[in-house]
Amino acid sequence: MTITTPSLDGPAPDHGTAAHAYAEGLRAWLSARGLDPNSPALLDTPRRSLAALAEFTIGYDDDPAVHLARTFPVEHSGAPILVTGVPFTSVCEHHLLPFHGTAHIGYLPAPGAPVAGLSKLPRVLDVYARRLQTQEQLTRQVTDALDTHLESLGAACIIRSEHGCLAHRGARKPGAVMVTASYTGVFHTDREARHDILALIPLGA
Ligand SMILES: Nc1nc2c(ncn2[C@@H]2O[C@H](COP(=O)(O)OP(=O)(O)OP(=O)(O)O)[C@@H](O)[C@H]2O)c(=O)[nH]1
Ligand SMILES: [Zn+2]
Repeated sequence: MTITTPSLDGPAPDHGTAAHAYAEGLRAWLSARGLDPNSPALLDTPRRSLAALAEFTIGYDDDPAVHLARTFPVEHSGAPILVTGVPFTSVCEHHLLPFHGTAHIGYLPAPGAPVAGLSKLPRVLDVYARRLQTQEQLTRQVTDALDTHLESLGAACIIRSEHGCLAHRGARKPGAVMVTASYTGVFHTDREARHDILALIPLGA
């Protein structure tokens, strides 16, 4: 089989052309694997597979700035604001297999600064989770977005997740959990501030 690498200088293939090539490639692979791509069970599989990939990567069409533009003048205590246990699904960029878990996301608004709506932190998570990812990058992108778009003194994101590529193939370690953290601003520089925000996360979450 000849694999042609798209030229970096040439025009990007449009989605219709790429979708057709993907479907044809998958059909060819099914045939090579001894399966019948025209069987009723597999006929629609290339289309479904591509639709799933499109859904997994919809975050490239979204922007955290849009979600964090709407803020509210709330009197706050000067303590961090945190959403814990936010479920998410993402896709590892190495194998295109899902990883899923929970995130704890928080920030410390500057004194007198408006705050983001509660739902916006999970929305920012999804903007990045719905892209091809590594967990480290996802964790960092969430705190960077909060720093960039909110008047915050610091942000924190802790993610625990199970990777399909680790659980179901390769090393095959179902139940193994990857834990990543990103701390910016005061949570990066001040041990006590980091301790305070971590203390708000329920034990074992
Ligand atoms: N650091 C990090 N690694 C990841 C993440 N998702 C998947 N990986 C790892 O990416 C690596 C890719 O390694 P390769 O040796 O190129 O691929 P592979 O032969 O399929 O590796 P195995 O998974 O060990 O079979 C693997 O070790 C995965 O566990 C992630 O979010 N962060
Ligand atoms: Zn992977």
